[in-house]
Amino acid sequence: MIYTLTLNPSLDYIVELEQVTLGGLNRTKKETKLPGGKGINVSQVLKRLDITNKALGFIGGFTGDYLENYLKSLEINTDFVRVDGDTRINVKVKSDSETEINASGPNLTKENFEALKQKIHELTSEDILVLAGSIPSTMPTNTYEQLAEICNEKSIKFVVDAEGDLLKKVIPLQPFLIKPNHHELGDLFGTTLSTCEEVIPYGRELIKQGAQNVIVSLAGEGAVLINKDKAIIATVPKGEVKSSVGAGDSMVAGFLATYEKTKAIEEAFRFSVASGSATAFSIGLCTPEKIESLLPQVKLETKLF
Ligand SMILES: Nc1ncnc2c1ncn2[C@@H]1O[C@H](COP(=O)(O)OP(=O)(O)O)[C@@H](O)[C@H]1O
Ligand SMILES: O=P(O)(O)OC[C@H]1O[C@](O)(COP(=O)(O)O)[C@@H](O)[C@@H]1O
Repeated sequence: MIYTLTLNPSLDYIVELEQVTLGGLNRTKKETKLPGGKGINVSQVLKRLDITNKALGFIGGFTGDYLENYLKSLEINTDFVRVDGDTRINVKVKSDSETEINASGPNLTKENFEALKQKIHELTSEDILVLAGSIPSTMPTNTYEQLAEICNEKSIKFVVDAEGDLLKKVIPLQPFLIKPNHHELGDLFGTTLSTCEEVIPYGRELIKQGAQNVIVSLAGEGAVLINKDKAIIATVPKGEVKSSVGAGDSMVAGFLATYEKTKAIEEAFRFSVASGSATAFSIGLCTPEKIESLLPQVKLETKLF
């Protein structure tokens, strides 16, 4: 089964307004509350694609209750560790451009982390674990490495969607898949990347360091999958971006959903890109119908190494 792990889930509060006046009073045109956090988004998209999965992580307080009840109402399996503080609220401001304010999250104790590790120990080699998003600031910086080590001891395939040091440190532990966007990949190497061709050598470097598959998304500019044998460049569908929140998470879910069914990397990548765009073209996450309608627009070009 696929398990998602969201150490720092959120209630995403999306406000839409014509324009933002910094330092002044702004009134919204529309607001939406949605459960968020990268693993939780992956779980929701997997469920929409009919893939049984379970959401793990930390939740707490009234926002945590909201999140758990919301996921239960969608019939998504959950097994969260309850913590004392409130699950964070992330503010997404949508006007002529998108601005995100992600909170740092509640305080966690050693006991909370031990309880979570215990749950990971129960997974088996038949399972896939998705480690996704930031970690609360009170958690050790080697948190993902510790969890990846448990995965390796138990031959559990794991996927990482995180940025900066969290991602960098876990690559030598051979994640099955990582999904940086082009900014996150550039940051890892202290450079700026803007085209599919440009990201390939950097993706190959991450393969050399241990990652098995790297998907680099470049928003509307395309996406690239790199592994030891090849790079596959994908075009992305054209359409009106309504909110790209969760687009990256949808790519991870779309990839895993197809990979679980077919074990075919190319098909999984094509579906992944269509899933990302289907979310970008929606407020909220993609639907299977929207993904299917965009699939014909995703063209792949393979370069063998
Ligand atoms: N302007 C866009 N047009 C079409 N698809 C988009 C656009 N922006 C994002 N997407 C889709 O969402 C995916 C992830 O977007 P991106 O912004 O690169 O990732 P992240 O959400 O992780 O930062 C892209 O690969 C693409 O499929
Ligand atoms: O854990 P982080 O890095 O703060 O990110 C959390 C945010 O990421 C999201 O899961 C969206 O992620 P993407 O836009 O990268 O797909 C939001 O729902 C949430 O607010």
